[in-house]
Amino acid sequence: MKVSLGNDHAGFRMRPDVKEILSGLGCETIDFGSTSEDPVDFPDIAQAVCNAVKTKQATRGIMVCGTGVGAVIAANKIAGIRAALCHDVHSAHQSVEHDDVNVLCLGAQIIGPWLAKDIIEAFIHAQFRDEEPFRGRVAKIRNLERVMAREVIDEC
Ligand SMILES: O=C(CO)[C@H](O)[C@H](O)[C@H](O)COP(=O)(O)O
Repeated sequence: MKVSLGNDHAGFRMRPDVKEILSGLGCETIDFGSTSEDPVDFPDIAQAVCNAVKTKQATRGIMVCGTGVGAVIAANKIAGIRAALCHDVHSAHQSVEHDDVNVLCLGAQIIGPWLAKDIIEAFIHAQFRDEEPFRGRVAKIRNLERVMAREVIDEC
């Protein structure tokens, strides 16, 4: 599986762990940085990570910031992205199985590398249950995106 990967300065410390975990799972990573602790803005990195998923260059994305909160807010603004902030294993797989989540957000200031490994493994191995009621709910999420996009166009 191809996974787009990004972190801001606060997520930088977890970056080598995430890359090693993904490599151990046989995933190819498309790396959008950041490659240092110099301050960067997480929305910029999240946009790059999510755009790779949206355009199908990557199947899934992982975005690491300090708490994961900013990353998940930014990622969910992008059409076609269903991002989840998961700091437990159950959410990591159920978010894919039920909600077809395609971007995992993590907080490097909140969890350590061992839990991150279990979470990433659960996220990568999980598959969407393309059946009712999940299919219909995801369709309704997609419909919300269309409604919101129309509202933006109407405002212009
Ligand atoms: O967690 C984050 C956003 O939810 C970011 O990664 C930053 O850690 C947070 O915004 C704090 O910013 P700072 O520039 O590191 O003070």
